[in-house]
Amino acid sequence: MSLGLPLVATNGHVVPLTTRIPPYFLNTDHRQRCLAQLRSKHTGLEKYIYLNGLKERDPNLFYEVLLGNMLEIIPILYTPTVGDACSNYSHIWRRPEGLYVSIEHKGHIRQVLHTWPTGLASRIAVVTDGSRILGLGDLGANGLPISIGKLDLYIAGAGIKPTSAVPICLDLGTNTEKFLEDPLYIGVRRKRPATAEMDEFMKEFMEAMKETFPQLLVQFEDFSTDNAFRYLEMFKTQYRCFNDDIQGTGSVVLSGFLNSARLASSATGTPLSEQRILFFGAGSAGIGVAKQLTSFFTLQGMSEDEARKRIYTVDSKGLITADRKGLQEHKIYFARTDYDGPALTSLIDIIQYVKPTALLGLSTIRNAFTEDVVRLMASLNARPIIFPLSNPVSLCEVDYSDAIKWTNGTVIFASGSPYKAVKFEGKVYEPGQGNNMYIFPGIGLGTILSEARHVTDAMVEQASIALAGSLTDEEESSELVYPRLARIRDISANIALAVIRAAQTDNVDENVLFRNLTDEALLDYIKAKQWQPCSAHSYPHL
Ligand SMILES: NC(=O)C1=CN([C@@H]2O[C@H](COP(=O)(O)OP(=O)(O)OC[C@H]3O[C@@H](n4cnc5c(N)ncnc54)[C@H](O)[C@@H]3O)[C@@H](O)[C@H]2O)C=CC1
Ligand SMILES: CC(=O)C(=O)O
Ligand SMILES: [Mg+2]
Repeated sequence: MSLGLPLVATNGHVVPLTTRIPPYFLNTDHRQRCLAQLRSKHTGLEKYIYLNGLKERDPNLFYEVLLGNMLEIIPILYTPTVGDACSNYSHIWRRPEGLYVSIEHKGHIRQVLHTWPTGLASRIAVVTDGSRILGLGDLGANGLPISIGKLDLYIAGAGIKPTSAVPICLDLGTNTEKFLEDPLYIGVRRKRPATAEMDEFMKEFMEAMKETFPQLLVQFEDFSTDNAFRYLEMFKTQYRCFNDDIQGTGSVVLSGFLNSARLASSATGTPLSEQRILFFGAGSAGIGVAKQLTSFFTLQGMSEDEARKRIYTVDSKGLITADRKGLQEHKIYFARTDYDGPALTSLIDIIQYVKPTALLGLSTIRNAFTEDVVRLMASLNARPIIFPLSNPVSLCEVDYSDAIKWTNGTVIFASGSPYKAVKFEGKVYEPGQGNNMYIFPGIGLGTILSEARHVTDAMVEQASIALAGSLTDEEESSELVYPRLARIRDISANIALAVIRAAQTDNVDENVLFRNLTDEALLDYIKAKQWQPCSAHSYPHL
Protein backbone atom coordinates (compact mmCIF):
# COMPACT_ATOMS: atom_id res chain seq x y z
CA MET A 1 0.00 0.00 0.00
CA SER A 2 1.41 3.38 -0.94
CA LEU A 3 0.60 5.98 1.70
CA GLY A 4 1.86 9.55 1.79
CA LEU A 5 2.45 9.70 5.56
CA PRO A 6 4.10 7.26 7.95
CA LEU A 7 1.96 4.63 9.60
CA VAL A 8 2.18 2.99 12.96
CA ALA A 9 1.88 -0.80 12.97
CA THR A 10 0.46 -2.24 16.19
CA ASN A 11 -0.16 -5.96 16.55
CA GLY A 12 -0.02 -6.27 12.78
CA HIS A 13 -2.63 -3.53 12.36
CA VAL A 14 -2.07 -0.45 10.23
CA VAL A 15 -2.85 2.88 11.89
CA PRO A 16 -2.47 6.06 9.81
CA LEU A 17 -0.86 9.14 11.40
CA THR A 18 -3.81 11.33 10.60
CA THR A 19 -6.97 12.31 12.36
CA ARG A 20 -9.14 12.37 9.23
CA ILE A 21 -9.31 8.60 8.88
CA PRO A 22 -10.67 6.54 11.79
CA PRO A 23 -7.67 4.68 13.27
CA TYR A 24 -8.85 1.16 12.45
CA PHE A 25 -10.58 1.95 9.15
CA LEU A 26 -7.71 0.53 7.09
CA ASN A 27 -7.95 -2.78 8.94
CA THR A 28 -11.56 -3.33 8.00
CA ASP A 29 -12.97 -4.86 4.83
CA HIS A 30 -14.20 -1.96 2.73
CA ARG A 31 -15.87 -4.30 0.24
CA GLN A 32 -18.07 -5.78 2.96
CA ARG A 33 -18.96 -2.28 4.13
CA CYS A 34 -20.00 -1.29 0.61
CA LEU A 35 -22.07 -4.43 0.18
CA ALA A 36 -23.83 -3.79 3.48
CA GLN A 37 -24.56 -0.20 2.45
CA LEU A 38 -25.76 -1.36 -0.97
CA ARG A 39 -28.04 -4.01 0.51
CA SER A 40 -29.57 -1.51 2.93
CA LYS A 41 -31.13 0.35 -0.03
CA HIS A 42 -34.70 -0.60 -0.78
CA THR A 43 -35.22 -0.01 -4.49
CA GLY A 44 -33.16 -0.82 -7.54
CA LEU A 45 -32.85 2.87 -8.37
CA GLU A 46 -31.50 3.67 -4.87
CA LYS A 47 -28.92 0.91 -5.31
CA TYR A 48 -27.99 2.33 -8.72
CA ILE A 49 -27.48 5.79 -7.22
CA TYR A 50 -25.41 4.35 -4.37
CA LEU A 51 -23.13 2.46 -6.77
CA ASN A 52 -22.78 5.53 -8.94
CA GLY A 53 -21.59 7.52 -5.93
CA LEU A 54 -19.17 4.76 -4.92
CA LYS A 55 -17.69 4.77 -8.43
CA GLU A 56 -17.06 8.50 -8.17
CA ARG A 57 -15.51 8.29 -4.67
CA ASP A 58 -13.38 5.20 -5.21
CA PRO A 59 -13.38 3.58 -8.67
CA ASN A 60 -10.98 0.80 -7.66
CA LEU A 61 -13.19 -0.25 -4.78
CA PHE A 62 -16.27 -0.01 -7.00
CA TYR A 63 -14.79 -2.38 -9.58
CA GLU A 64 -13.50 -4.76 -6.89
CA VAL A 65 -16.98 -4.98 -5.41
CA LEU A 66 -18.46 -5.45 -8.88
CA LEU A 67 -15.99 -8.18 -9.88
CA GLY A 68 -16.55 -10.08 -6.66
CA ASN A 69 -20.36 -9.86 -6.84
CA MET A 70 -21.31 -9.92 -10.53
CA LEU A 71 -24.57 -11.80 -10.12
CA GLU A 72 -25.83 -9.28 -7.60
CA ILE A 73 -24.50 -6.07 -9.15
CA ILE A 74 -24.74 -6.48 -12.92
CA PRO A 75 -28.57 -6.44 -12.80
CA ILE A 76 -28.32 -3.02 -11.12
CA LEU A 77 -25.75 -1.39 -13.40
CA TYR A 78 -27.26 -3.07 -16.44
CA THR A 79 -30.62 -4.59 -17.34
CA PRO A 80 -33.10 -4.42 -15.69
CA THR A 81 -32.31 -1.51 -13.31
CA VAL A 82 -30.36 0.56 -15.84
CA GLY A 83 -33.74 0.88 -17.58
CA ASP A 84 -35.10 2.73 -14.52
CA ALA A 85 -31.93 4.81 -14.33
CA CYS A 86 -32.37 5.90 -17.95
CA SER A 87 -36.09 6.58 -17.59
CA ASN A 88 -35.36 8.83 -14.58
CA TYR A 89 -31.91 10.14 -15.49
CA SER A 90 -32.83 13.82 -15.68
CA HIS A 91 -34.13 13.54 -12.12
CA ILE A 92 -31.33 11.45 -10.57
CA TRP A 93 -28.46 13.27 -12.32
CA ARG A 94 -25.61 13.92 -9.87
CA ARG A 95 -22.43 14.66 -11.81
CA PRO A 96 -20.93 14.67 -15.29
CA GLU A 97 -19.98 11.10 -16.20
CA GLY A 98 -20.08 10.91 -19.96
CA LEU A 99 -19.72 12.90 -23.13
CA TYR A 100 -22.76 14.65 -24.57
CA VAL A 101 -22.62 15.67 -28.20
CA SER A 102 -25.65 17.72 -29.12
CA ILE A 103 -27.25 18.51 -32.46
CA GLU A 104 -26.49 22.12 -31.48
CA HIS A 105 -22.77 21.25 -31.62
CA LYS A 106 -23.05 20.49 -35.36
CA GLY A 107 -20.11 22.13 -37.10
CA HIS A 108 -18.05 22.05 -33.86
CA ILE A 109 -18.10 18.37 -32.90
CA ARG A 110 -14.32 18.00 -33.02
CA GLN A 111 -13.95 20.74 -30.36
CA VAL A 112 -16.47 18.99 -28.12
CA LEU A 113 -14.67 15.65 -28.38
CA HIS A 114 -11.39 17.32 -27.48
CA THR A 115 -12.81 18.16 -24.06
CA TRP A 116 -12.80 14.49 -23.06
CA PRO A 117 -10.08 14.20 -20.39
CA THR A 118 -8.39 10.93 -21.40
CA GLY A 119 -7.98 11.93 -25.08
CA LEU A 120 -5.62 9.66 -26.99
CA ALA A 121 -5.77 6.93 -24.32
CA SER A 122 -9.40 6.28 -25.27
CA ARG A 123 -10.03 2.85 -26.83
CA ILE A 124 -13.75 2.13 -26.67
CA ALA A 125 -16.81 4.35 -26.90
CA VAL A 126 -20.36 3.16 -26.48
CA VAL A 127 -22.51 5.63 -28.38
CA THR A 128 -26.27 5.88 -28.09
CA ASP A 129 -28.66 8.47 -29.47
CA GLY A 130 -31.22 7.46 -26.83
CA SER A 131 -33.87 6.72 -29.44
CA ARG A 132 -34.61 3.10 -28.40
CA ILE A 133 -33.23 2.40 -24.95
CA LEU A 134 -33.77 -1.32 -24.24
CA GLY A 135 -37.45 -1.76 -25.10
CA LEU A 136 -38.37 1.53 -23.39
CA GLY A 137 -38.54 3.71 -26.47
CA ASP A 138 -37.21 7.21 -27.12
CA LEU A 139 -35.60 8.47 -23.90
CA GLY A 140 -33.56 11.22 -25.59
CA ALA A 141 -30.67 12.56 -23.53
CA ASN A 142 -31.65 10.27 -20.65
CA GLY A 143 -29.97 7.41 -22.54
CA LEU A 144 -26.45 7.96 -21.20
CA PRO A 145 -26.62 5.28 -18.43
CA ILE A 146 -26.93 2.55 -21.08
CA SER A 147 -23.53 3.59 -22.48
CA ILE A 148 -22.10 3.72 -18.97
CA GLY A 149 -23.55 0.30 -18.05
CA LYS A 150 -22.17 -1.34 -21.20
CA LEU A 151 -18.74 0.15 -20.49
CA ASP A 152 -18.84 -1.15 -16.91
CA LEU A 153 -19.27 -4.57 -18.47
CA TYR A 154 -16.27 -3.94 -20.72
CA ILE A 155 -14.23 -3.04 -17.65
CA ALA A 156 -15.48 -5.84 -15.40
CA GLY A 157 -16.05 -8.46 -18.08
CA ALA A 158 -13.09 -7.94 -20.40
CA GLY A 159 -10.61 -6.02 -18.26
CA ILE A 160 -10.65 -2.84 -20.34
CA LYS A 161 -9.04 0.04 -18.39
CA PRO A 162 -11.62 2.53 -17.04
CA THR A 163 -9.61 5.41 -18.50
CA SER A 164 -9.97 3.88 -21.99
CA ALA A 165 -13.77 3.97 -21.87
CA VAL A 166 -15.85 6.83 -23.28
CA PRO A 167 -19.62 6.77 -22.67
CA ILE A 168 -21.36 8.97 -25.23
CA CYS A 169 -24.91 10.17 -25.62
CA LEU A 170 -25.82 12.00 -28.81
CA ASP A 171 -28.41 14.57 -27.84
CA LEU A 172 -30.46 14.93 -31.00
CA GLY A 173 -33.74 15.86 -29.37
CA THR A 174 -36.58 13.50 -28.53
CA ASN A 175 -40.01 12.72 -29.89
CA THR A 176 -41.26 11.88 -26.38
CA GLU A 177 -43.51 14.77 -25.33
CA LYS A 178 -43.29 14.15 -21.59
CA PHE A 179 -39.55 14.85 -21.65
CA LEU A 180 -39.94 17.98 -23.75
CA GLU A 181 -42.41 19.24 -21.17
CA ASP A 182 -40.34 18.25 -18.12
CA PRO A 183 -38.54 21.31 -16.66
CA LEU A 184 -35.78 19.03 -15.33
CA TYR A 185 -35.15 17.30 -18.67
CA ILE A 186 -31.39 17.55 -19.39
CA GLY A 187 -31.56 17.38 -23.19
CA VAL A 188 -32.10 19.83 -26.00
CA ARG A 189 -35.78 20.74 -26.35
CA ARG A 190 -36.60 19.82 -29.90
CA LYS A 191 -37.95 16.93 -31.94
CA ARG A 192 -35.51 14.55 -33.60
CA PRO A 193 -34.04 15.71 -36.91
CA ALA A 194 -35.07 14.48 -40.33
CA THR A 195 -32.84 11.89 -42.00
CA ALA A 196 -30.73 14.34 -44.04
CA GLU A 197 -29.85 16.48 -41.00
CA MET A 198 -29.10 13.42 -38.88
CA ASP A 199 -26.90 11.92 -41.63
CA GLU A 200 -24.85 15.12 -41.78
CA PHE A 201 -24.47 15.08 -38.01
CA MET A 202 -23.47 11.40 -37.92
CA LYS A 203 -20.90 11.82 -40.70
CA GLU A 204 -19.30 14.77 -38.93
CA PHE A 205 -19.38 12.87 -35.63
CA MET A 206 -17.69 9.73 -36.98
CA GLU A 207 -15.03 11.68 -38.81
CA ALA A 208 -14.29 13.75 -35.70
CA MET A 209 -14.18 10.59 -33.56
CA LYS A 210 -11.55 9.04 -35.80
CA GLU A 211 -9.42 12.18 -35.76
CA THR A 212 -9.70 12.78 -32.03
CA PHE A 213 -9.44 9.16 -30.86
CA PRO A 214 -7.53 7.36 -33.63
CA GLN A 215 -7.32 4.04 -31.78
CA LEU A 216 -10.90 3.89 -30.66
CA LEU A 217 -13.64 1.34 -31.41
CA VAL A 218 -17.21 2.67 -31.63
CA GLN A 219 -20.06 0.48 -30.39
CA PHE A 220 -23.42 1.78 -31.60
CA GLU A 221 -26.08 1.12 -28.99
CA ASP A 222 -29.83 1.44 -28.89
CA PHE A 223 -30.42 3.48 -32.02
CA SER A 224 -33.94 3.10 -33.39
CA THR A 225 -34.07 0.25 -35.88
CA ASP A 226 -33.96 2.12 -39.21
CA ASN A 227 -31.00 4.20 -38.08
CA ALA A 228 -29.27 1.20 -36.52
CA PHE A 229 -29.18 -0.58 -39.88
CA ARG A 230 -28.52 2.61 -41.80
CA TYR A 231 -25.42 3.74 -39.89
CA LEU A 232 -24.01 0.23 -39.61
CA GLU A 233 -24.17 -0.05 -43.40
CA MET A 234 -22.80 3.47 -43.87
CA PHE A 235 -19.84 3.16 -41.51
CA LYS A 236 -18.90 -0.49 -41.05
CA THR A 237 -16.16 -0.61 -43.68
CA GLN A 238 -15.07 2.99 -43.16
CA TYR A 239 -14.48 3.05 -39.41
CA ARG A 240 -13.66 0.67 -36.55
CA CYS A 241 -17.23 0.16 -35.34
CA PHE A 242 -20.04 -2.32 -34.85
CA ASN A 243 -23.68 -2.30 -33.81
CA ASP A 244 -24.31 -4.15 -30.57
CA ASP A 245 -28.05 -4.64 -31.05
CA ILE A 246 -27.70 -6.12 -34.53
CA GLN A 247 -24.32 -7.86 -34.45
CA GLY A 248 -23.73 -8.40 -30.71
CA THR A 249 -27.22 -9.78 -30.23
CA GLY A 250 -26.93 -11.90 -33.39
CA SER A 251 -23.70 -13.36 -32.12
CA VAL A 252 -24.86 -14.09 -28.56
CA VAL A 253 -28.17 -15.63 -29.59
CA LEU A 254 -26.56 -17.84 -32.25
CA SER A 255 -24.30 -19.15 -29.53
CA GLY A 256 -27.15 -19.97 -27.12
CA PHE A 257 -29.21 -21.38 -29.96
CA LEU A 258 -26.42 -23.79 -30.97
CA ASN A 259 -26.15 -25.11 -27.41
CA SER A 260 -29.95 -25.34 -27.16
CA ALA A 261 -30.27 -27.16 -30.49
CA ARG A 262 -27.65 -29.66 -29.31
CA LEU A 263 -29.61 -30.26 -26.09
CA ALA A 264 -32.91 -30.58 -27.94
CA SER A 265 -31.39 -32.87 -30.51
CA SER A 266 -30.16 -35.28 -27.84
CA ALA A 267 -33.86 -35.76 -26.94
CA THR A 268 -35.37 -35.66 -30.42
CA GLY A 269 -32.58 -36.28 -32.93
CA THR A 270 -33.65 -33.19 -34.91
CA PRO A 271 -30.58 -31.98 -36.84
CA LEU A 272 -29.70 -28.30 -37.19
CA SER A 273 -30.81 -28.39 -40.80
CA GLU A 274 -34.40 -29.16 -39.72
CA GLN A 275 -34.77 -26.43 -37.11
CA ARG A 276 -37.59 -23.95 -37.76
CA ILE A 277 -37.04 -20.71 -35.93
CA LEU A 278 -39.86 -18.27 -35.33
CA PHE A 279 -38.92 -14.67 -34.51
CA PHE A 280 -41.58 -12.75 -32.63
CA GLY A 281 -40.31 -9.22 -33.28
CA ALA A 282 -38.50 -8.17 -36.46
CA GLY A 283 -36.56 -5.05 -35.45
CA SER A 284 -32.81 -4.48 -35.27
CA ALA A 285 -32.40 -7.29 -32.76
CA GLY A 286 -34.74 -9.85 -34.38
CA ILE A 287 -33.38 -9.36 -37.89
CA GLY A 288 -29.78 -9.14 -36.57
CA VAL A 289 -30.17 -12.56 -34.95
CA ALA A 290 -31.96 -14.05 -37.98
CA LYS A 291 -29.09 -12.94 -40.24
CA GLN A 292 -26.47 -14.38 -37.90
CA LEU A 293 -28.27 -17.71 -37.78
CA THR A 294 -28.60 -17.96 -41.57
CA SER A 295 -24.98 -17.00 -42.04
CA PHE A 296 -23.99 -19.82 -39.68
CA PHE A 297 -26.28 -22.30 -41.47
CA THR A 298 -24.56 -21.51 -44.78
CA LEU A 299 -21.19 -22.13 -43.09
CA GLN A 300 -22.57 -25.58 -42.28
CA GLY A 301 -23.17 -26.27 -45.96
CA MET A 302 -26.77 -25.14 -46.50
CA SER A 303 -27.49 -22.98 -49.53
CA GLU A 304 -28.48 -19.39 -48.74
CA ASP A 305 -32.03 -20.16 -49.78
CA GLU A 306 -32.28 -23.27 -47.61
CA ALA A 307 -30.86 -21.32 -44.67
CA ARG A 308 -33.32 -18.47 -45.12
CA LYS A 309 -36.24 -20.92 -45.28
CA ARG A 310 -35.47 -22.01 -41.68
CA ILE A 311 -36.52 -18.52 -40.50
CA TYR A 312 -40.03 -17.08 -39.99
CA THR A 313 -40.47 -13.49 -38.81
CA VAL A 314 -43.43 -11.83 -37.12
CA ASP A 315 -44.04 -8.14 -36.46
CA SER A 316 -46.96 -6.20 -35.02
CA LYS A 317 -48.99 -7.03 -38.14
CA GLY A 318 -48.39 -10.79 -38.00
CA LEU A 319 -46.38 -13.27 -40.07
CA ILE A 320 -44.22 -11.27 -42.48
CA THR A 321 -44.96 -12.29 -46.05
CA ALA A 322 -43.49 -10.90 -49.25
CA ASP A 323 -46.89 -9.87 -50.60
CA ARG A 324 -47.44 -7.37 -47.77
CA LYS A 325 -47.46 -3.78 -49.06
CA GLY A 326 -44.94 -1.19 -47.80
CA LEU A 327 -42.61 -3.63 -46.03
CA GLN A 328 -39.67 -1.86 -44.38
CA GLU A 329 -36.33 -2.55 -46.05
CA HIS A 330 -34.91 -4.66 -43.20
CA LYS A 331 -37.91 -7.02 -43.21
CA ILE A 332 -37.82 -7.92 -46.90
CA TYR A 333 -35.04 -10.52 -46.87
CA PHE A 334 -36.91 -12.91 -44.52
CA ALA A 335 -40.44 -12.22 -45.80
CA ARG A 336 -42.04 -15.57 -46.68
CA THR A 337 -42.83 -16.25 -50.31
CA ASP A 338 -44.40 -19.67 -49.61
CA TYR A 339 -47.56 -18.51 -47.82
CA ASP A 340 -50.43 -16.95 -49.71
CA GLY A 341 -53.40 -17.53 -47.39
CA PRO A 342 -55.15 -14.86 -45.33
CA ALA A 343 -52.82 -12.78 -43.13
CA LEU A 344 -51.81 -14.75 -40.02
CA THR A 345 -51.97 -12.34 -37.10
CA SER A 346 -52.38 -14.43 -33.95
CA LEU A 347 -49.26 -16.03 -32.52
CA ILE A 348 -51.17 -19.27 -31.88
CA ASP A 349 -52.23 -19.49 -35.55
CA ILE A 350 -48.70 -18.69 -36.67
CA ILE A 351 -47.21 -21.40 -34.44
CA GLN A 352 -49.77 -23.90 -35.70
CA TYR A 353 -48.78 -23.06 -39.27
CA VAL A 354 -44.97 -22.91 -38.79
CA LYS A 355 -44.56 -25.65 -36.13
CA PRO A 356 -41.38 -24.00 -34.88
CA THR A 357 -38.70 -25.83 -32.93
CA ALA A 358 -37.60 -22.48 -31.46
CA LEU A 359 -39.53 -19.33 -30.53
CA LEU A 360 -37.46 -16.17 -30.03
CA GLY A 361 -39.02 -13.02 -28.58
CA LEU A 362 -37.56 -9.61 -29.49
CA SER A 363 -40.82 -7.73 -29.55
CA THR A 364 -40.91 -5.63 -26.33
CA ILE A 365 -44.34 -7.17 -25.62
CA ARG A 366 -44.67 -8.24 -21.99
CA ASN A 367 -46.21 -11.72 -21.56
CA ALA A 368 -46.73 -12.19 -25.30
CA PHE A 369 -45.83 -15.86 -24.79
CA THR A 370 -49.05 -16.77 -23.01
CA GLU A 371 -49.82 -20.09 -21.35
CA ASP A 372 -51.50 -21.26 -24.58
CA VAL A 373 -48.49 -20.28 -26.66
CA VAL A 374 -46.00 -22.01 -24.36
CA ARG A 375 -48.13 -25.15 -23.99
CA LEU A 376 -48.52 -25.33 -27.78
CA MET A 377 -44.73 -25.12 -28.20
CA ALA A 378 -44.38 -27.95 -25.65
CA SER A 379 -46.95 -30.08 -27.46
CA LEU A 380 -44.98 -29.71 -30.71
CA ASN A 381 -41.51 -30.29 -29.23
CA ALA A 382 -40.10 -32.67 -26.62
CA ARG A 383 -37.65 -29.86 -25.72
CA PRO A 384 -39.07 -26.52 -26.92
CA ILE A 385 -36.52 -23.74 -27.27
CA ILE A 386 -38.08 -20.53 -25.94
CA PHE A 387 -35.99 -17.36 -25.67
CA PRO A 388 -37.93 -14.29 -24.44
CA LEU A 389 -35.15 -11.80 -25.12
CA SER A 390 -36.81 -8.40 -24.71
CA ASN A 391 -35.41 -6.08 -22.03
CA PRO A 392 -35.88 -5.05 -19.34
CA VAL A 393 -37.74 -7.73 -17.32
CA SER A 394 -40.90 -5.61 -17.40
CA LEU A 395 -41.06 -6.22 -21.18
CA CYS A 396 -40.03 -9.87 -21.21
CA GLU A 397 -42.29 -12.16 -23.27
CA VAL A 398 -42.61 -14.81 -20.52
CA ASP A 399 -41.34 -15.28 -16.98
CA TYR A 400 -39.06 -18.22 -16.32
CA SER A 401 -41.23 -19.82 -13.62
CA ASP A 402 -44.23 -19.84 -15.98
CA ALA A 403 -42.19 -21.28 -18.84
CA ILE A 404 -40.98 -24.10 -16.58
CA LYS A 405 -44.47 -24.81 -15.20
CA TRP A 406 -46.26 -24.72 -18.56
CA THR A 407 -43.74 -27.05 -20.22
CA ASN A 408 -43.36 -29.37 -17.26
CA GLY A 409 -39.68 -28.47 -17.07
CA THR A 410 -38.86 -29.41 -20.68
CA VAL A 411 -38.24 -25.85 -21.92
CA ILE A 412 -34.76 -24.77 -22.98
CA PHE A 413 -34.82 -21.15 -21.90
CA ALA A 414 -32.78 -17.97 -22.16
CA SER A 415 -34.05 -14.47 -21.44
CA GLY A 416 -32.54 -11.06 -22.15
CA SER A 417 -32.70 -9.94 -18.51
CA PRO A 418 -31.77 -12.15 -15.56
CA TYR A 419 -34.09 -14.57 -13.78
CA LYS A 420 -33.41 -16.60 -10.66
CA ALA A 421 -33.32 -20.41 -10.63
CA VAL A 422 -36.72 -22.06 -10.17
CA LYS A 423 -37.68 -25.12 -8.14
CA PHE A 424 -40.37 -27.20 -9.81
CA GLU A 425 -41.57 -30.58 -8.55
CA GLY A 426 -38.46 -31.04 -6.45
CA LYS A 427 -35.93 -30.15 -9.18
CA VAL A 428 -33.98 -26.90 -9.53
CA TYR A 429 -33.87 -25.37 -13.03
CA GLU A 430 -31.37 -22.66 -14.03
CA PRO A 431 -32.24 -20.13 -16.74
CA GLY A 432 -29.81 -18.81 -19.33
CA GLN A 433 -29.30 -15.11 -19.95
CA GLY A 434 -29.21 -14.53 -23.71
CA ASN A 435 -27.79 -11.05 -23.60
CA ASN A 436 -25.16 -9.43 -25.77
CA MET A 437 -23.18 -8.70 -22.57
CA TYR A 438 -21.56 -12.13 -23.04
CA ILE A 439 -20.22 -11.11 -26.45
CA PHE A 440 -19.45 -7.41 -26.84
CA PRO A 441 -16.68 -7.27 -24.19
CA GLY A 442 -14.75 -10.00 -26.05
CA ILE A 443 -15.43 -8.54 -29.51
CA GLY A 444 -14.23 -5.17 -28.23
CA LEU A 445 -11.13 -6.54 -26.53
CA GLY A 446 -10.10 -8.55 -29.59
CA THR A 447 -10.72 -5.62 -31.94
CA ILE A 448 -8.77 -3.20 -29.78
CA LEU A 449 -5.78 -5.49 -29.27
CA SER A 450 -5.54 -6.51 -32.93
CA GLU A 451 -6.13 -2.89 -33.96
CA ALA A 452 -8.53 -4.21 -36.57
CA ARG A 453 -9.40 -1.58 -39.18
CA HIS A 454 -13.00 -2.85 -39.24
CA VAL A 455 -15.11 -5.34 -37.39
CA THR A 456 -15.76 -8.00 -40.04
CA ASP A 457 -18.65 -10.45 -40.16
CA ALA A 458 -16.22 -13.31 -39.53
CA MET A 459 -14.97 -11.65 -36.32
CA VAL A 460 -18.55 -11.50 -35.02
CA GLU A 461 -19.27 -15.08 -36.11
CA GLN A 462 -16.09 -16.49 -34.57
CA ALA A 463 -16.92 -14.70 -31.31
CA SER A 464 -20.21 -16.56 -31.27
CA ILE A 465 -18.63 -19.93 -31.95
CA ALA A 466 -16.06 -19.32 -29.20
CA LEU A 467 -18.82 -18.47 -26.72
CA ALA A 468 -20.84 -21.55 -27.70
CA GLY A 469 -17.78 -23.72 -27.07
CA SER A 470 -16.95 -22.19 -23.71
CA LEU A 471 -19.20 -24.32 -21.47
CA THR A 472 -17.43 -26.41 -18.84
CA ASP A 473 -18.39 -30.06 -18.31
CA GLU A 474 -20.27 -29.02 -15.19
CA GLU A 475 -22.20 -26.32 -17.10
CA GLU A 476 -23.03 -28.80 -19.87
CA SER A 477 -24.25 -31.42 -17.43
CA SER A 478 -26.40 -28.75 -15.75
CA GLU A 479 -27.92 -28.16 -19.24
CA LEU A 480 -26.82 -24.51 -19.32
CA VAL A 481 -26.82 -22.80 -22.70
CA TYR A 482 -24.54 -19.95 -21.59
CA PRO A 483 -21.61 -20.12 -19.17
CA ARG A 484 -21.90 -18.83 -15.63
CA LEU A 485 -21.45 -15.07 -15.47
CA ALA A 486 -18.74 -15.27 -12.81
CA ARG A 487 -16.41 -16.67 -15.54
CA ILE A 488 -16.95 -13.75 -17.90
CA ARG A 489 -13.32 -12.51 -17.79
CA ASP A 490 -11.91 -15.83 -18.95
CA ILE A 491 -14.66 -16.20 -21.51
CA SER A 492 -14.05 -12.70 -22.87
CA ALA A 493 -10.33 -13.51 -23.21
CA ASN A 494 -11.18 -16.63 -25.25
CA ILE A 495 -13.63 -14.68 -27.40
CA ALA A 496 -10.97 -12.00 -27.93
CA LEU A 497 -8.55 -14.69 -29.12
CA ALA A 498 -11.09 -15.94 -31.68
CA VAL A 499 -11.78 -12.36 -32.79
CA ILE A 500 -8.08 -11.61 -33.27
CA ARG A 501 -7.58 -14.79 -35.31
CA ALA A 502 -10.57 -13.86 -37.52
CA ALA A 503 -9.17 -10.33 -37.97
CA GLN A 504 -5.90 -11.88 -39.12
CA THR A 505 -7.64 -14.21 -41.58
CA ASP A 506 -9.55 -11.24 -42.98
CA ASN A 507 -6.34 -9.20 -43.11
CA VAL A 508 -7.75 -6.27 -41.17
CA ASP A 509 -5.36 -6.51 -38.20
CA GLU A 510 -3.04 -3.51 -38.08
CA ASN A 511 -1.16 -4.99 -35.15
CA VAL A 512 0.51 -7.90 -36.93
CA LEU A 513 2.72 -8.86 -33.96
CA PHE A 514 0.20 -11.46 -32.81
CA ARG A 515 0.42 -13.40 -36.04
CA ASN A 516 3.48 -15.32 -34.88
CA LEU A 517 2.15 -16.22 -31.44
CA THR A 518 0.66 -19.61 -30.63
CA ASP A 519 -2.92 -19.58 -29.32
CA GLU A 520 -1.61 -20.39 -25.87
CA ALA A 521 0.87 -17.51 -25.86
CA LEU A 522 -1.70 -15.10 -27.28
CA LEU A 523 -4.28 -16.09 -24.68
CA ASP A 524 -1.69 -15.53 -21.92
CA TYR A 525 -0.93 -12.11 -23.40
CA ILE A 526 -4.63 -11.16 -23.53
CA LYS A 527 -5.16 -12.20 -19.92
CA ALA A 528 -2.08 -10.31 -18.79
CA LYS A 529 -3.48 -7.17 -20.46
CA GLN A 530 -6.75 -7.33 -18.50
CA TRP A 531 -6.97 -4.48 -16.03
CA GLN A 532 -7.36 -5.42 -12.36
CA PRO A 533 -8.81 -3.00 -9.82
CA CYS A 534 -6.84 -2.58 -6.61
CA SER A 535 -8.50 -0.64 -3.81
CA ALA A 536 -5.22 -0.72 -1.85
CA HIS A 537 -4.29 2.25 -4.06
CA SER A 538 -7.31 4.19 -2.86
CA TYR A 539 -5.77 6.11 0.04
CA PRO A 540 -2.43 7.42 -1.20
CA HIS A 541 -3.34 10.86 0.15
CA LEU A 542 -3.58 9.87 3.82
N1 LIG B 1 -31.25 -9.90 -25.19
C1 LIG B 1 -30.48 -9.05 -25.82
O1 LIG B 1 -29.25 -9.14 -25.80
C2 LIG B 1 -31.10 -7.93 -26.58
C3 LIG B 1 -32.42 -7.65 -26.45
N2 LIG B 1 -32.96 -6.62 -27.15
C4 LIG B 1 -34.35 -6.31 -26.90
O2 LIG B 1 -35.11 -6.61 -28.02
C5 LIG B 1 -36.26 -5.77 -28.04
C6 LIG B 1 -36.46 -5.25 -29.44
O3 LIG B 1 -35.40 -4.42 -29.85
P1 LIG B 1 -35.34 -3.85 -31.36
O4 LIG B 1 -35.39 -4.98 -32.31
O5 LIG B 1 -34.21 -2.96 -31.50
O6 LIG B 1 -36.67 -2.99 -31.33
P2 LIG B 1 -37.74 -2.66 -32.44
O7 LIG B 1 -38.70 -1.75 -31.83
O8 LIG B 1 -37.06 -2.28 -33.69
O9 LIG B 1 -38.42 -4.08 -32.72
C7 LIG B 1 -39.55 -4.56 -32.11
C8 LIG B 1 -40.22 -5.50 -33.08
O10 LIG B 1 -41.30 -6.10 -32.41
C9 LIG B 1 -42.44 -6.00 -33.22
N3 LIG B 1 -43.65 -5.93 -32.43
C10 LIG B 1 -44.11 -4.89 -31.70
N4 LIG B 1 -45.31 -5.19 -31.19
C11 LIG B 1 -45.60 -6.44 -31.59
C12 LIG B 1 -46.71 -7.30 -31.40
N5 LIG B 1 -47.76 -6.92 -30.67
N6 LIG B 1 -46.67 -8.51 -31.96
C13 LIG B 1 -45.61 -8.90 -32.69
N7 LIG B 1 -44.54 -8.14 -32.91
C14 LIG B 1 -44.55 -6.91 -32.36
C15 LIG B 1 -42.26 -4.72 -34.03
O11 LIG B 1 -43.07 -4.75 -35.19
C16 LIG B 1 -40.78 -4.81 -34.33
O12 LIG B 1 -40.56 -5.62 -35.44
C17 LIG B 1 -36.02 -4.71 -26.98
O13 LIG B 1 -36.77 -5.01 -25.83
C18 LIG B 1 -34.57 -4.84 -26.65
O14 LIG B 1 -34.29 -4.53 -25.31
C19 LIG B 1 -32.24 -5.88 -28.05
C20 LIG B 1 -30.91 -6.12 -28.20
C21 LIG B 1 -30.23 -7.14 -27.44
C1 LIG C 1 -29.24 -5.81 -24.32
C2 LIG C 1 -29.43 -4.72 -25.26
O1 LIG C 1 -28.50 -4.30 -25.92
C3 LIG C 1 -30.75 -4.19 -25.44
O2 LIG C 1 -31.70 -4.68 -24.85
O3 LIG C 1 -30.87 -3.23 -26.21
MG1 LIG D 1 -28.95 -2.48 -26.83
